[in-house]
This record gives sequence, C-alpha cells and structure tokens, in this order.
Amino acid sequence: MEKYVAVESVSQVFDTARGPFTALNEINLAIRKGEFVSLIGHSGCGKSTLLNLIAGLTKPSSGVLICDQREIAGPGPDRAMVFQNHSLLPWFTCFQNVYLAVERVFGATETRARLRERTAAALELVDLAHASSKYPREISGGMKQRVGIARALAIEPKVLLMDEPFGALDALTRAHLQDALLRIVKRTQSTVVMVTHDVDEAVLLSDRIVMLTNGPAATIGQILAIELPGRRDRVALAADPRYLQYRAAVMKFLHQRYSNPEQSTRLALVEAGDAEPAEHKEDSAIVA
Ligand SMILES: Nc1ncnc2c1ncn2[C@@H]1O[C@H](COP(=O)(O)OP(=O)(O)OP(=O)(O)O)[C@@H](O)[C@H]1O
Repeated sequence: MEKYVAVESVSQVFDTARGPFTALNEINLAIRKGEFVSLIGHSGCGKSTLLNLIAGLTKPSSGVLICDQREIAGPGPDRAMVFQNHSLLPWFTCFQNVYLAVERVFGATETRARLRERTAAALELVDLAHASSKYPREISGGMKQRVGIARALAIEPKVLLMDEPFGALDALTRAHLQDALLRIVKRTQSTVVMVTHDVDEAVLLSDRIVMLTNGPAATIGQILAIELPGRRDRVALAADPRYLQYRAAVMKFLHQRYSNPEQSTRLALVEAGDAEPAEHKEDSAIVA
C-alpha cells in the first residue's frame, strides 16, 4: 500500500505532576492518499493526542510521523485542522476569516484577485456564498462549522485533520454537514483523518475505522475496512446489512472488548456493593 501519511512506532509520554504518563504506546498506521480514516475510542484514550501529532502541534516521545515522504517536524499548510469549535475570529466576516488563511499560504505568490477567487470558491464549496459578508455572531453553529471547513479546504491541504468536527451540532445539522463533507472530499480527493465519538458517523464517512484501546498506553486495537459504495446515501445504508455489520463490529469493540473504563470501575464497585448499578445503554452509538 502506498503510504501517504505514516505513523511509525509512535509513543507519547507526558510529564505530569505525578510523574510520566504514557498516553500512546507504539502506534503504527499507514494512510493512503485520498483515504478517509476515522479514529474512535473511549474518552481520554488518546485520539486528539494522535491527531495533534499528525498536525505537528506536538512531537512524539519516540517514533516518527511522515506526510508525503517528509518527516512531520511541525505544523504546516499541507495539514489543515478543523476543531470542534470552529475557532473563527469574531471581528472578521466569514469571507475575511477564510481570506486570512488563504493569504497566509498563497499571499506571497498570488495576486489579491486570485486570493479572493480562492476564498469565494471555498465558501461556495460549503454552500455559504450568500453568507460571505456576515459575521460569525450572525450565523448558526452549523454555518460557523462550515466556514471552518471552508477555511481548512481553501488552503488546499494535502491532509484534512478533523477533531470531532460535528460534535457540538444537533443531529439534523450534523447529518447535513456529513453529507456535504462526503461530497466535498470526493470532489477534492482529500486525505482525511477524523476523530469522532459517533459510530454511525464513522461508518458512514470512513474508508477505514481505527479503533484505539483504552488508555493509559493506548494503542490500535483493531482496524475495520469499510467496503460500501463511494456515493453513500444514509437512508439506503440504514437498511444495508453490511452497514449494520460494520456498526455492530465497532460497537462490539467499544462496548465488549474495550468497555468504557469509568463504567468498568463503576460496575466493579457495584459488584463490591459500593454503588448503584450504572444505567446500561444497550445500543448507544455515541461513545462515552
Ligand atoms: N499535555 C498533556 N499533559 C498530560 N496529560 C495529557 C496531555 N494531553 C493529554 N493528556 C492525557 O492523555 C490522555 C489522552 O488524551 P486525549 O485528549 O488525546 O484523549 P481523547 O481520546 O482525545 O479524549 P476525548 O475523547 O475525551 O477528547 C488523557 O488521559 C489525557 O488526560
């Protein structure tokens, strides 16, 4: 397999007041160009830590990370990050927010007219041309998130990194944006690494789902390749037996093989007679 992004024997140890804390242990992952990979696992297992390493925001304690045959030595325009909270500048319009990023990357080599063209095209891509001159406070949460995605795509990154990009949105807006993202990445052929807590979102969007074991010293427990049609229709997929099988496989990993560590502690206390039984959510598709 041609490796575009490679994570090789990566471990991350943090210095804490209580001594060294191993968050990630020996992560190995190779991602193809144009592939959509989701990272899923229980809260605190190290998903954001891994994403930050690929973004170059932090350096690994050991191991190497590579993007397009070069070692990742820091953040760069070849990798754009979309955070859960859009992080738009409130005193700039949507257009200006995107333009700023475009100018930073292409400002030295391109005319202002071309920079404006790029900005307008990115806003068009996320259906927000009409909101160009609005300020973040004047638009909805879903629209803000779309501006964040436009800003990331506008700099034509080789890799789009997304940390729970739709986590703060209501279910309908989230579905709408997931569909938009699927269309956009098909069109732009972007390589995407996305952290999510949502099993359905992971199955719907991904080519592969990387499941992390519980921390400390989390590592990759299982990788699931999702072989579903390229043009994914959420309504049709809901009844597709393959979709249900993939969903069940992820649920099994998360709720049987690696159940929520906090819940396990609570169940142990229940068995010891020290606590009331925790509410048991049989089919919760959101990972706690
Ligand atoms: N800078 C840091 N210093 C010390 N410990 C850290 C640091 N950053 C993260 N950790 C610890 O590393 C572990 C992994 O954190 P991380 O944020 O990557 O988890 P996560 O899977 O993204 O969690 P969530 O799903 O809740 O966002 C946690 O135990 C966290 O407390």
